[in-house]
This record gives sequence, structure tokens and C-alpha cells, in this order.
Amino acid sequence: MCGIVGIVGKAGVAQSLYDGLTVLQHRGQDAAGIMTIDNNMFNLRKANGLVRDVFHTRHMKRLTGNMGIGHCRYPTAGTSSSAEAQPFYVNSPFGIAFAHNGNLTNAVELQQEVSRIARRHINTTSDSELLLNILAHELQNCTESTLTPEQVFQVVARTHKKIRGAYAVVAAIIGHGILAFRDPYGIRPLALGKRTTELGDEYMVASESVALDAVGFKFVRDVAPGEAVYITEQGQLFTQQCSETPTMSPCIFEFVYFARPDSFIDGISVYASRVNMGKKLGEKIKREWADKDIDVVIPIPETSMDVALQIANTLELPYRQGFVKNRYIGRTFIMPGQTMRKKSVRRKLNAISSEFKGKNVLLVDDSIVRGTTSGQIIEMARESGAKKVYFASAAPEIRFPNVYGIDMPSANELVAYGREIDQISDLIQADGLIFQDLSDLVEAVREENEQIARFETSVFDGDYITGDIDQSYLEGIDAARGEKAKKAPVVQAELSNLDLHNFDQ
Ligand SMILES: O=P(O)(O)OC[C@H]1O[C@H](OP(=O)(O)OP(=O)(O)O)[C@H](O)[C@@H]1O
Ligand SMILES: NC(=O)CC[C@H](N)C(=O)O
Ligand SMILES: [Mg+2]
Repeated sequence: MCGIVGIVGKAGVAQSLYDGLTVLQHRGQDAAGIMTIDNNMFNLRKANGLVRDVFHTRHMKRLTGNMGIGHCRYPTAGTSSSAEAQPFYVNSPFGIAFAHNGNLTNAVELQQEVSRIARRHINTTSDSELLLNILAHELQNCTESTLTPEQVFQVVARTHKKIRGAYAVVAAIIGHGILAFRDPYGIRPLALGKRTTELGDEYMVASESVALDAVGFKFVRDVAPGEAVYITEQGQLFTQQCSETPTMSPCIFEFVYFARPDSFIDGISVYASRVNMGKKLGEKIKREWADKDIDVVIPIPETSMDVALQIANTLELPYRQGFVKNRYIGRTFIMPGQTMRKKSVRRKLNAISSEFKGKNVLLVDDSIVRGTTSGQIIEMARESGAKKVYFASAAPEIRFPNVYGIDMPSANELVAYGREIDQISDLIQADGLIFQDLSDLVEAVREENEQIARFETSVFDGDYITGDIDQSYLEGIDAARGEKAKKAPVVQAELSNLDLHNFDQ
């Protein structure tokens, strides 16, 4: 998914950027980076790893300046090489640092345009580096001597026309300010915050409102789909809609899994939406599983806990914690590669056997994607002595690849692809399996903001909102990014050997 932050402050911003990234860590665990501007110079630190491991005191000391941006990465294009960690940088025009959450769907065409028309070189396979170069090329075309907010917004409007897919972006332009914008569908989230200090007002943009809370910024509002926010280095805020056809269609999977429950996205409390999901699924279980003799409801930590508690309340059954999560192991779904994900489930979750012995348990998860977690967890419940193991998923069956910033490039890897519910149930060896209906999931989230008419739900229904995805596109990303492609002998370490991206370790 990736987390982005950007701050224009009145004093050093590195610590706030760092703190913001630590609370966005759940969006990307593979790499992290911060770039600040001080005295008309960029300072950069980025590397593979968690935020806490990437930044040591010596790096933080070097990240001086009152303006900067940060990123934590979950790769959905290109490779996991540290050369593709963000922020990216181009020296012309002005000098731009850039961070991106999302995924472009016309990267192949853009690659050609960037080299042929813009005569720019891209040194990685990252779609984000491409996006930066499109933006830079458009900025380059502003020939006036000063860069006004109006010009910046025209640049964003032209960029919107060229790129397709999902993007929430933050860019620091040296000598000018910070620019942030969101794709015309608002697929990926972006929030704006403000902090009042003795020295004046400071502004921050972040993927989730929780990052604003963590560093004492007050949530102002969500950036609208297609809208751009430009904060000058003096701290003046300008905003403008830069898309001719903005339509609000946020990714529903943010609410199911990605976002933190204490975030608000597009006016929706992520937590409240999950409670609603639990209520709806609980009601469905009541209707359709009246004959099932469930003794206890048990969540699969961590994301499903809010949903499971509400299911237990709705069914008037006890809610018990049957699995303990090792707090030092990250999220398994966003790990790169199936071998690592598989190994991590048992290291991450351990059963409290007394909660299972002789009981018919209902295990609840937020979603079943590859079936990595559910298969192993059901096995653990049985090893712990459960009589029957039922399974409920707060999201419907995931049958289609994602092209908007979730690393699900291949339908074949999805356990629900080409299978009916009974077959999935057999595969994960459950005694019964139930999924939320898509209409209920949409309602559960919409209940919190009825103004949103549509959500991006392609992983469930194959309806890709940008309208540019066909079978050959899906076959292409499967070949390029599916598990088989990851096993191909690309020596990723070698890719980072160029080391153009980092001037100090
Ligand atoms: O079917 P799968 O391919 O296993 O994917 C789905 C699982 O992965 C996620 O958990 P994750 O461990 O990433 O994070 P969490 O601790 O936030 O639940 C999600 O919450 C499901 O448990
Ligand atoms: N998950 C994301 O937002 C990824 C951003 C970008 N596509 C990358 O792969 O680095
Ligand atoms: Mg989970």
C-alpha cells in the first residue's frame, strides 16, 4: 500500500516525519525514506527495512530543515531493490523530491513518453519514478521565471491527463514548497492537517489521519479526488481541483484491511466501518447458519478483532482470544513472496489451546486472499483440540487481481479464483465457511458516509473503475509480478549496486 507524509513547518520536521511514518508502518514494511530541504539543499536517507531500522541517530541529525517528505514502501511495481525505495529525486526543474502511494496502470506507455518525448532517463523499474518524471517534465514546460500556485495546479491538471491508475502523491520542490495530489477517483487516501505553533501555522499531508494525530497536527480535511494542495515554503496554503471529472471512489480494501482502525478516511471511521461489517456478517450467520452449533467466536489477530467482537455480540456468543500475536512480527499479507508469508503465520500467531479444546469455534478474519493465514490457523485450531472449526470472512471472495496499489497481481494465486465456497472451504479444511456479501460490505462502509456513491471494489467484482483494464493487461501483470516471476533469477541486490539513489549509508 505505502504510506506518505509531507510537512511544511516552522522548525525542523525530521522527527515529525519519522513519527508520522512509524504510525503508517502498517502500510509498507519493505523500505522507508525521508528527504528534507535545508538551505536550498536536499538531505536524504532511504533504505530497505522498517522505519525504526532505517533511521539511526546519525541519519536523523543530518535530516535538517523545515520542510520535507517521507515514505514507507510496500512494492506493487518494479522490484524490492533499495534503489526503488522512496522518496525519489530529480534535479531538474528546481530539484524535486517525490513519494507515491498507489499504482499506475499505463506505466508502459509512460515509459516510452518519458524517454522519447521528455528525453528523461528512468534508472529503475518503479512506476513512481516514472510518475515523478512526468510531473517534472510538465513543470519544466512552465517557462515563466516564477512558479505560481496557478502554474503548479496547471501542471497537476496536465499530469492527471497523462497518467492513469491510483495515486496519492507528495512532492517537495526546492525553493518553492510542497505539492500533494490525489487521483481523480480518490482510490488512495490523503489527509490534510494543520498545527499552530508560536512561530506560525504548519501544514502536513499524510496517507491516513492517524499520522496527523501522532505528531499533534489537527485534521483539517481529506484531500478531494483530483484535488491538489500546494503549501509554499513560507507556509501559505493553496488548494484547487485539478481534474475535469473527479468522482469519489475510494478503495474499499482500505476499510477491510489496510488502514488503521483509528484513522478516518473520506469522512469514514475505519473502526466504525469494521464494526458495521461485523454486524452485517453476524446477521448473515444468524440467518444462514441457524443449525450450526457454535460455542465461541475467535478473531485472527490483528485486523479482524473489531469485526469478530461485533459478530460475537450479534450472535450473543462469547468472544475469546484464542490466538496470541507476536508483536515483533509484522503483517504477513504485505510481505514480499509467498514463502516468507507462509513461514511467518506460525511465528506470528500461537494458539491458547485451552480456548479450543472440545469446542466448536467460529474463526473470523477480515479477508481471505491467498488462504495462507486461514489454512494454517484452522490447522492450529484443530491441533489445539477444537471439535469443529467454522470460518467467517468480513470481505467477500477475492477473485480478481488488484492493479491499484495492492500486490495481488495474479488471479491464480487467489484461493477463491475459479472456486465455489464449498471448494474453498475444503481447501482450507474448514467445517463451514461464510463470506460477507459485497452489497453488505459496501453498505457497512457507506453507512459512515452516505455521500459516497461508489467504492473501488475490483478485487471482488472485476469492475476496474479506471476503465482501462482488459484481459491482456491482467495477463501482463501476472507474467511480470506473479509468484513465478518473483522466482525468476533477478539478482535484486545487484540492482541496488548502482547506488545512484543514496549518497550516504
Ligand atoms: O489469505 P491471506 O493471503 O493469508 O491474506 C489474508 C490475511 O492477511 C492479513 O493479515 P496480516 O497478517 O497481513 O495482518 P494483520 O495482523 O493486520 O491481520 C489479513 O488480515 C488476513 O489475516
Ligand atoms: N503500494 C504502493 O503504494 C506502491 C507504490 C509504488 N507503485 C511502488 O511499487 O513502489
Ligand atoms: Mg490478518
